[in-house]
Amino acid sequence: MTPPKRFRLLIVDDQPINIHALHQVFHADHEIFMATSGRQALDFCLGNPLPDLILLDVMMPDMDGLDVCRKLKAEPLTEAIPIIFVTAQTEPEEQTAALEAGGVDFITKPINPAVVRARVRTHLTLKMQSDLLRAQALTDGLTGVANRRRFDDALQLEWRHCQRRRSPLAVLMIDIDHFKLFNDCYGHQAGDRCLRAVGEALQAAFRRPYDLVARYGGEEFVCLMPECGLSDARTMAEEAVLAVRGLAIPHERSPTAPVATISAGIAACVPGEPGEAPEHLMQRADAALYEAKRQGRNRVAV
Ligand SMILES: Nc1nc2c(ncn2[C@@H]2O[C@H](COP(=O)(O)OP(=O)(O)OP(=O)(O)O)[C@@H](O)[C@H]2O)c(=O)[nH]1
Repeated sequence: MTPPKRFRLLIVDDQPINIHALHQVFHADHEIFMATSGRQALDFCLGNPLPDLILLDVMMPDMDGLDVCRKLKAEPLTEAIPIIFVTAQTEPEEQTAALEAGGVDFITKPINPAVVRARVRTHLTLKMQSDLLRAQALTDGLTGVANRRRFDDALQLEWRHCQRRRSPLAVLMIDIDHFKLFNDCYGHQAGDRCLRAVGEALQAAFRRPYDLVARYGGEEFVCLMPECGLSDARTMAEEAVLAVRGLAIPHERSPTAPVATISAGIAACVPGEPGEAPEHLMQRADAALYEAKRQGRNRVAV
């Protein structure tokens, strides 16, 4: 597989002349970013779209490259970025230390442009392949929305983020109404098409960048909404109920409506407040969904 044209490469070195040498090798093919200290490199990764690969000097005054690498590997957000050490050290112990810190490779200074280019190309190709596999492992095969595993990971992550920021986190549990009757009436393949259409409608309804729609299992979907309190979540859920109804997918045997509908249960909390835990939030959303069903379906309940 040949990597597509332009990747984002971050070059980290305290000596501008070394940055310049690498810039010369890559600037025509890739988008180049530069940092002259470990701190700058970490800040870049936190404040910008992530680089696809980092070329990292080992010896730097404020924080050495090994420390920078360990920090990036310890963060879930940055752990998958391949880091190639660029080092003047050729001792086996130093090279081993670089690999043990989490580097994928090292190249020695002074750099040989052909060697650097070949190694970077290899690691970008591997990165592309592993990104693809990771994306597939976290996507629901039928509907194309996130799968349960991705949702579970995101819930833990967003719980911690909202806890740090003392901001609310909302969860919606969503279930297609009388879906057994739908399958019985129109067949399983039509049921699958209905699931895909509902997945797409939900994805379109929850469009803030941090909202995550996932298939929770069977005919159940879930939506995670960071920085969102109960009343905003309710508004969004009501829009989603209308959006699915607006798809106008015929469901002639539904006692609720002549078209496919959904019910949604909402729960929200500020993570970190006494007695709160991700499992409790999910249980409350599930109980609210049960309540929406009990009240007649095609609606939202809290
Ligand atoms: N076509 C299709 N059907 C599925 C899939 N996963 C689960 N189902 C069906 O979804 C139906 C869920 O039925 P129930 O849990 O009884 O609930 P319901 O009929 O939706 O009724 P309420 O939830 O009470 O409104 C079952 O018939 C499952 O076979 C799937 O991937 N494709």
